[in-house]
Amino acid sequence: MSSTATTEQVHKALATVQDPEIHRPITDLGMVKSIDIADDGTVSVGIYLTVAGCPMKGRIEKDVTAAVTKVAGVTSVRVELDVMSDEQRKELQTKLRGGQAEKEIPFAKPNSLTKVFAVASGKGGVGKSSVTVNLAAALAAQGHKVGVVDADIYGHSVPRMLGASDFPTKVEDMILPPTAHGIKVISVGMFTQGNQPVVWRGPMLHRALQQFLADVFWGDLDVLLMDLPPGTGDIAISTAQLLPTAELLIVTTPQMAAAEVAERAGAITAQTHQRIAGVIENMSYFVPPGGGEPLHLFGEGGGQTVADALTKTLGTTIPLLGQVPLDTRLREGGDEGTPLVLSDPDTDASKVISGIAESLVGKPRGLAGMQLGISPAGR
Ligand SMILES: Nc1ncnc2c1ncn2[C@@H]1O[C@H](COP(=O)(O)OP(=O)(O)OP(=O)(O)O)[C@@H](O)[C@H]1O
Repeated sequence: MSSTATTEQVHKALATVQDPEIHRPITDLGMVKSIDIADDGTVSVGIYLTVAGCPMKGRIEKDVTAAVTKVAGVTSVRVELDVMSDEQRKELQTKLRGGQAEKEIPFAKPNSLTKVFAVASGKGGVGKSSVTVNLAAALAAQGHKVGVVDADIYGHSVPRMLGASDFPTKVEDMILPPTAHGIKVISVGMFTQGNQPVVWRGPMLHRALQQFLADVFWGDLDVLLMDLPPGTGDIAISTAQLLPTAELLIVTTPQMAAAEVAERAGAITAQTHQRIAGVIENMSYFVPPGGGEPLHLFGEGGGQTVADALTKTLGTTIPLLGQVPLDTRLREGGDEGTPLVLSDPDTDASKVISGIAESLVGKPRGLAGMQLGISPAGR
């Protein structure tokens, strides 16, 4: 004799089970995969977990069993767990967000034509932000559409260096970035009161970066530069996750102590599988006013050392893209909000930076030199 229990009754019973984290019936969340009722009253219920290794799986199993056991005619309950596919998980997220799909990061799409460079350094104070804004200005002057994300959460100085004093405008759920010298700029500093330090950590930093990239209306950019905080922290890892095709630019000084730290910042790409576009040595030398022999105030060779060491570690050629001299006007330009490459394009520092800008964007993005995200089995 077949069981008196029906699929409808079992489904109704399952509707009383809530996902312990989302607090909605599992039937609403697309978590019920299958219901099979055998003649002897054994009910097999297939359940999709949202993620593999879901910490709540024991609880879900127990609740499902308890609910279905109550249905008349059910003699025993078997719960078979499965895991949602990426597609199903996306559907669920959309549903939870009231039908709105998570905004995509335009630069992360495979057909994106925007070249993304993340500017990184080992130590603070090596001129990473100064190089970023001057590169951005040089690229804009060369006719490219350029955006800058100031992701240096702790030392955000890009808006000041570019003279971007306006705040972003919010239209619906879109953020319109202010523009300075034709460059679109967004910075964490634009979302904090006054000059308060930001004490966000891991997940919040990741969220902020995701927002900067997805919610900000960048339009069609040729190049996006990201000024990362010094070191190999959370933002560097988030960048790798959110924008796997972003290429790293490593800024260092000629000093060996700085070079060692820069090398570590670069070597992280062995794990994140990002490509390094090259090394930029800043504060390389100083030509005294009136001319004369260049003075190597911070030593010599740091940039080349980093490039050579990374070439060896990563097994792919990492070039030294240029050596930017010390120039007091470069600092003054930063303080005044007009990058030196714009106010004085013929000075040595400007010429080196403009040359680097040309070399970066002239190059088509290809697979050459790109590390593929594979590692030997068993590791
Ligand atoms: N080539 C240069 N010539 C003269 N001054 C420079 C040069 N590069 C940077 N500076 C100055 O050095 C200081 C540090 O530069 P900057 O803020 O760009 O470094 P940073 O690496 O971004 O630092 P942090 O990561 O701590 O924000 C600034 O005052 C800047 O104006």
